[in-house]
Amino acid sequence: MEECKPILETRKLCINYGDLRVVKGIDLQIPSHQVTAVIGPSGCGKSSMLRVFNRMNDFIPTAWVEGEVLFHGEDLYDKTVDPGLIRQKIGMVFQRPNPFPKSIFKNVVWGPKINGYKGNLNDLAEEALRKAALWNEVKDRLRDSALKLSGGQQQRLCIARAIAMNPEVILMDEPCSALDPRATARIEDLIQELRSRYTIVIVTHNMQQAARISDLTAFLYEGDLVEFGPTKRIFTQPDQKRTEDYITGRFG
Ligand SMILES: Nc1ncnc2c1ncn2[C@@H]1O[C@H](COP(=O)(O)OP(=O)(O)OP(=O)(O)O)[C@@H](O)[C@H]1O
Repeated sequence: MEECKPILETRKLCINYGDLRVVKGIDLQIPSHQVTAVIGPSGCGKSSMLRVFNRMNDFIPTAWVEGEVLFHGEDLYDKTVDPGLIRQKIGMVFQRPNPFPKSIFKNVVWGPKINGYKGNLNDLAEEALRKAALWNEVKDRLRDSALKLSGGQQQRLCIARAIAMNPEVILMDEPCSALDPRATARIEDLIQELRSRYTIVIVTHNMQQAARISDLTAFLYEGDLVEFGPTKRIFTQPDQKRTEDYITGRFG
């Protein structure tokens, strides 16, 4: 059955920085149109794993990958794959909002424009900003600098920027860690709205957040995938003692 196929999959994935192996043979299947949270103590390899999904590790000279990473069943690391194209289909939002020092409008349309987008840029900007739940707050000041926005608004702008590329997957690396509780709640609401259109993989340190917003949770520990399954089960009846110890705050 087509729908059951994972959109992203790792097979015996190892991630190394030089001689240091930080992800140690992970098999993971990420279904489409769900929110998958990746949790685990600091340094367990969450961000490294997230970055392999859109070839961001390519920018780290010492990083190298073994095993397979598949997107719709195709090897993301095949020599014929264009990493730029992959990053359009698999967008990323980072810990700290990182808008360009340009107008709100230019932030949203810049990527599509340099990629030869032929449609109407005004319509594209409005649609992406609406989907990112930012339109009402910025519609009268699209030419203002993005840097004038609050941190939470900047993060939603970064989400709009990713959405404007028409991605299938949005990777989020602790997207709320620099935000206050109110801005965090808005991003969490937004993630709920986006899940019907996109596949979302989110790294978070905040276990309440993982429990609130995700359908599936992967628990990583020292580079191993300890447990992966429906969030409800992971947080109420984990199979593994290490998972239970982590989610009950006994370590990490
Ligand atoms: N560019 C790099 N060069 C060398 N080692 C790195 C690099 N990036 C990460 N590491 C190491 O890889 C391991 C995993 O790091 P990673 O950032 O993936 O973990 P994490 O679980 O996301 O941590 P955190 O929650 O603190 O962000 C750590 O030991 C880290 O020091």
